[in-house]
Amino acid sequence: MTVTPLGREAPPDEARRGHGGHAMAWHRARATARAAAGPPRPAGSLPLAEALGHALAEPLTALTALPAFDTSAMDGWAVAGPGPWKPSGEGVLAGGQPGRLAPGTAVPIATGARLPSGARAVLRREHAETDAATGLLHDRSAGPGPVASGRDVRPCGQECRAGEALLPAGTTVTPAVLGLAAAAGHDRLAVHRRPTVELLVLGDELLEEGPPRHGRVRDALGPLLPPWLRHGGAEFVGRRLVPDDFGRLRAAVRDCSADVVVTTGSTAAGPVDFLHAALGAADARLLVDSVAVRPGHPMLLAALPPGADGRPRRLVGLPGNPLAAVAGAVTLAVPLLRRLGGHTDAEPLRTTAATALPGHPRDTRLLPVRRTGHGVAPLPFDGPAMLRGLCLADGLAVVPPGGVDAGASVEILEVPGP
Ligand SMILES: Nc1nc2c(c(=O)[nH]1)N[C@H]1C(S)=C(S)[C@@H](COP(=O)(O)OP(=O)(O)OC[C@H]3O[C@@H](n4cnc5c(N)ncnc54)[C@H](O)[C@@H]3O)O[C@H]1N2
Ligand code: MOO
Repeated sequence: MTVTPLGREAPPDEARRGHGGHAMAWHRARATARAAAGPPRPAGSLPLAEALGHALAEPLTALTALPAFDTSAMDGWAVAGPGPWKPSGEGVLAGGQPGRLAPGTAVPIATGARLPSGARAVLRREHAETDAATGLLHDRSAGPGPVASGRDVRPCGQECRAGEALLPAGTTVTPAVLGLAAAAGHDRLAVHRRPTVELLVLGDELLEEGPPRHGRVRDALGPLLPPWLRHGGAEFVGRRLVPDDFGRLRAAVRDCSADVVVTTGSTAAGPVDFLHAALGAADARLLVDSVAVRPGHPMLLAALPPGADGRPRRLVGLPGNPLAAVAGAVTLAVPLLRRLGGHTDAEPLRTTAATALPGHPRDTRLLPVRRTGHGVAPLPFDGPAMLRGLCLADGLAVVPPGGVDAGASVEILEVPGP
C-alpha cells in the first residue's frame, strides 16, 4: 500500500491511470450501455397504484370490450324508431340497467348510461322540444328527417374488443396507462422489477449543508441524481459519500449489491482520482472508458464481478463536474437502466434549431436548450461545472461535431420535470 502525504491510502503506481485509449463515439457509447444490460429484470405483478414508471412485462390485454355496452354520449333522450316520440319511463342514469324501449318512444338518458335495447340513437337535451298540444317529443336539431341511427351513441367495442392487445410489452406505465388498464378491467399489472441503484458520491471537498467554505463546495449531485435516475426507471437504494481514499473506494465498489452502482467524480487523472485503480482492484471490466462528448468525456461504464447472489452488476462512473455528470447520466446510466427495466426504446425526439447551435470540432456536444416559437435555442451558463442553464432547459440538444445550422433538425434528450 502507498500512503499519500495527506495520509490517504493511494493505489500502487501501476494501477493509477486515467482513461488510456480512444474516446468512444456518443451514439456507440449509448448502444454499448444498452447492450451491457443483458436480459431485463424479472417480472412480477403489482397493484395498479404501485406500477407507475415500470415497464409492462406482457402486452396489456382488454378484459372487456370498450365501451363494454352501447353508451349514451350525451344528456338527452334515448329514442326508438323514427320521431316524434312519446316520452315514457323514469329515465336512465349511468350505472343503471334499463329495460327495453318500444318503437316510437323515448326515455330521458344521462351521459354514460347504458342505451336501452330497442333504442338506436340519443337526442341531445338541447335539440329536443316537447309539443305542448300533443306531448310528443320532436328533434329540432336539423329540421325534417329522422335522427341518424347511432347519433351520440358510443357503440360497444368502439375502442377495443375483449381480448384485444392494447399496448405491447415494454410500454412504460404512465398515468394514462394506469387509466386505460383500469378502464379495461385490470386490478394488477405484470411489470418488470426496477433495477436497483446505489450512488457513491466521491470527494473530500464536498459539504452536505450550508454554503461553500474553506475551499470546500456543496455536493450538488447527491440531490440531483437520485430523482433523475428514478425518472430513468431506477429503484434508488442508497447514497454514500466516499472519501478520496483508494481503500475505502475499493471496498465501497466491492460491497455494493445494487444492479447498477453510480459514482460521481474521480474519473480523471488528478492526484486523488482513484476510480480506475479501484475498478482494476475490484476486477471490473471497462466497457466504455471515456466518450467523445462535451461535457462529460471522462465518463465510463464497467461490468463488475457478480454480487453474492450471483446477479450481474455494472458501474457507471460520472465525472464530478455537475453538468458533465448529467451528460454521463443521460448517455450511459439512463439507457442502461431503461433496458434493465424492460422499457422499449422510444424513437429519438427531434426538433428544429431556432438559431445555430454551437458544436465541438470533433465531439458531440450536449447543450441545454429552451423552446421558442421557432424551435430550440441555446441557454447561457452551460459550462461543465454549471447547472444554471440546465434549470431553464426544456431538453438537452445532441449537437453533432461542427454544430447545427439555424433551421436544421436536432435530436433532443429529455430533462425530467418534478
Ligand atoms: N489534466 C486534466 N484534467 C482534467 C481533465 C483532463 O482531461 N485532463 N478533464 C476535466 C474534465 S473534462 C472533467 S469533467 C473533470 C472530471 O473530473 P473527475 O470526474 O475526476 O471529478 P473531480 O476531479 O472529483 O471533480 C471535478 C470537479 O467537480 C466538482 N465536484 C465533484 N463532485 C461534485 C459533486 N458531487 N457536487 C458538486 N461538485 C462536484 C469538484 O469539486 C471539481 O470541481 O476533470 C477535469 N480535469
Ligand atoms: O467532461 Mo468535462 O465535462 O468537459 O468538464
